[in-house]
Amino acid sequence: MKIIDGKALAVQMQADLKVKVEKLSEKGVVPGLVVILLGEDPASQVYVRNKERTAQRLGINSKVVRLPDQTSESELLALIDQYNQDEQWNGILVQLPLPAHISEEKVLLAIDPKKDVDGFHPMNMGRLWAGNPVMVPSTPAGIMAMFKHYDVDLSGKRAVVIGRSNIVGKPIAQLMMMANATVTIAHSRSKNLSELTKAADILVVAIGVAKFVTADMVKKGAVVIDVGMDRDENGKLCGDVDFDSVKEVASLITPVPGGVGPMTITMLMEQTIRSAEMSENNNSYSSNK
Ligand SMILES: Nc1nc(=O)c2c([nH]1)NC[C@@H]1CN(c3ccc(C(=O)N[C@@H](CCC(=O)O)C(=O)O)cc3)C=[N+]21
Ligand SMILES: [Mg+2]
Repeated sequence: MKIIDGKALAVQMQADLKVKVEKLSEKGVVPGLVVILLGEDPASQVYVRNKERTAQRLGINSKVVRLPDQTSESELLALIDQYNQDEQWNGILVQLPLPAHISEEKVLLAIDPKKDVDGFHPMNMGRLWAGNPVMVPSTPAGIMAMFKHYDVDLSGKRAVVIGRSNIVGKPIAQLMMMANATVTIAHSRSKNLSELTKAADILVVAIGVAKFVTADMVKKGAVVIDVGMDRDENGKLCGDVDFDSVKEVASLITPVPGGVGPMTITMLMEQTIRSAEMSENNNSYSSNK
């Protein structure tokens, strides 16, 4: 068993990103990321602070707009429009989840797809599913970067994703399919779940249930990626995977914390920088294809 050190990989990739930002800044293009956060949810506060700190460390201009929970939908939409128009900001991120009185769909549609560094706008989701990704959700992008760095070849492999969310489950399934894996998406209504997971060469878990995946559900030698950010019975941060038992079965496994989380932040920075590069190249908003 080997542990995937997401923290170390993040540090290494961020060193390269810092050089990129310096080069862009010399040309007068300073990447700018604005994060909009509604309410006081403590977990969201931590993530947003991490994003802000990392952006600043890389020389990215960053701003966090903290708004009260009761902010109206129209106020939020007006604010997004203001940042859409302002060239100084090439990345706009609205922290999810949003309060119940605000339509997530309306908010995500309001963000200029060119500035949608989360890759959650339907235009960016559609381009991903069409096989021409431009902005890719950062957690899935971070997982793919881990596969690359740790030489995990997906071609022809059986990959199982548990979780069907738009921000992790669906996009990571598509990215692995693009890398020629045979992908199954399982979820809370799937029957005989451990039958599916036991067949997986690659297992990605994103369901939000602490230590849900146990050793008996995992094939010997599997690669296990844990996207969970949960609390155990003692209130300690843990993932969706029972790390202590599953690590004895897996060939490669991500810890929580120090696995997927730091990579998520790193890929968000990378996309912010790419967005700045696109705006420099005459607003070219296109994939590499
Ligand atoms: N519009 C939007 N975009 C997001 O990308 C987004 C979001 N909303 N809402 C919430 C989720 C969650 N997310 C995390 C980012 C970093 C860590 C992270 O840094 N985790 C650290 C530990 C953090 C801690 O100590 O709590 C680690 O795993 O080592 C975790 C989770 C981004 N999200
Ligand atoms: Mg789900």
